[in-house]
Amino acid sequence: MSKAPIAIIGAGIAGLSAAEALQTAGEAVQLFDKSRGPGGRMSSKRSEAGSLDLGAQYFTARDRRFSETVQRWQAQGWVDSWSPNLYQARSGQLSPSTDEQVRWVGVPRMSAIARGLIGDTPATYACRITDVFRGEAFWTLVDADGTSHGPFSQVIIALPAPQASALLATAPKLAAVAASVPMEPTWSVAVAFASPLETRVEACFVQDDALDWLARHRSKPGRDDRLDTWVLHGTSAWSRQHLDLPKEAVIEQLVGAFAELIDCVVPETTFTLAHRWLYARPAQTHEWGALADADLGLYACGDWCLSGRVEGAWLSGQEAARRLLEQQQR
Ligand SMILES: Cc1cc2nc3c(=O)[nH]c(=O)nc-3n(C[C@H](O)[C@H](O)[C@H](O)COP(=O)(O)OP(=O)(O)OC[C@H]3O[C@@H](n4cnc5c(N)ncnc54)[C@H](O)[C@@H]3O)c2cc1C
Ligand SMILES: NC(=O)C1=CC=CN([C@@H]2O[C@H](COP(=O)(O)OP(=O)(O)OC[C@H]3O[C@@H](n4cnc5c(N)ncnc54)[C@H](OP(=O)(O)O)[C@@H]3O)[C@@H](O)[C@H]2O)C1
Repeated sequence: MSKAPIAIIGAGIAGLSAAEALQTAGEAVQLFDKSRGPGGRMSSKRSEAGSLDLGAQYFTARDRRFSETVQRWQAQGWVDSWSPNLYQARSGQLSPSTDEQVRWVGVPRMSAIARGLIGDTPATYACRITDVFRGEAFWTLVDADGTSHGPFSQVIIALPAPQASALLATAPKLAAVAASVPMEPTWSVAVAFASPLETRVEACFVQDDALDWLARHRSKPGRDDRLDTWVLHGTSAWSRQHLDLPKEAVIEQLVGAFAELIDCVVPETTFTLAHRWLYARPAQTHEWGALADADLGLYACGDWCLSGRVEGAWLSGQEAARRLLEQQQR
């Protein structure tokens, strides 16, 4: 009889990283995600202004293993470096803030990385897992429609901490650790103009009440440049305070803050879009790597186990896979 596969809940970069490491080691995996495709916070949204990166804007690679992986992604044509005219804004004052940091983006959109990584890995989308339980030898997952999936030999939960905690009931200690990680929201707005704004700014780290970051979409490699589209992110504090504000009001406030900040005339917008990320980033970084109850065969990973960045999420997926494989060899 063939061995039961390993279930991975969450097809963001952490779940995909774990899936790749396990498949490379010869294990069979099955991914589940509540969205219509992979990528999670690294996905891109199709819109009338083209495909937009509303979540992760770019990523850096400081760990050697991740750097080597990103080089491989570049060779496969999934990523390229992005060197925008970088600015900072402090107390409403814009100033150039060029640096030597290499920043990477998916091409032609951020979701290209997840699309590349998933390959032909078995994945079930639009499937929100609501329960994870273990019988005598195997694991079963139950989704929001009441459908059961299984049997599975082990389970990796690769979700933001509050969502992971809800599925970790079988391992109360892991559930408590995940429950102890608050995650901050981010309101993300895309705004497009029919003719290009007369500014050199292509990206800006902002220290403001409302705005945290802005990026000019067309400055990234491979993007559609028919419109001059900008992505604006609210700060964690502002996003938390305005969590339930209607999207139109969020757009009005963030585009207003952008118009005050940018050093040029801002004309009528031709397109706007708002997206609320409820669990955008962990409030603090951790050094857990991944969480494991190896005897049970239950693991948790995600950006919140490390740095709250793309690199941290990828490394956490690797660590969950490493611990699972280590336990199998015992
Ligand atoms: C607005 C924003 C800007 C960011 N900017 C940057 C940046 O510039 N640089 C950087 O390095 N990082 C950035 N990040 C952070 C980065 O995107 C994350 O650290 C990383 O993508 C997290 O990956 P993950 O796999 O841990 O989680 P996720 O990407 O959140 O993946 C979790 C997956 O689980 C799925 N899911 C959730 N619950 C269930 C369930 N019950 N059943 C099934 N599936 C479920 C979700 O649909 C999702 O696909 C940003 C994040 C946001 C939101
Ligand atoms: N909005 C969200 O929900 C986010 C969730 C998770 C991460 N987010 C942002 O991702 C960026 C990733 O950080 P990192 O990979 O470390 O990138 P860096 O470019 O190194 O930026 C880190 C941090 O440093 C400041 N900074 C870096 N370069 C400059 C520069 N040239 N000029 C001014 N400041 C710079 C900046 O911090 P501030 O506090 O100064 O705004 C960067 O944020 C990172 O941008 C996360 O915010 C978003």
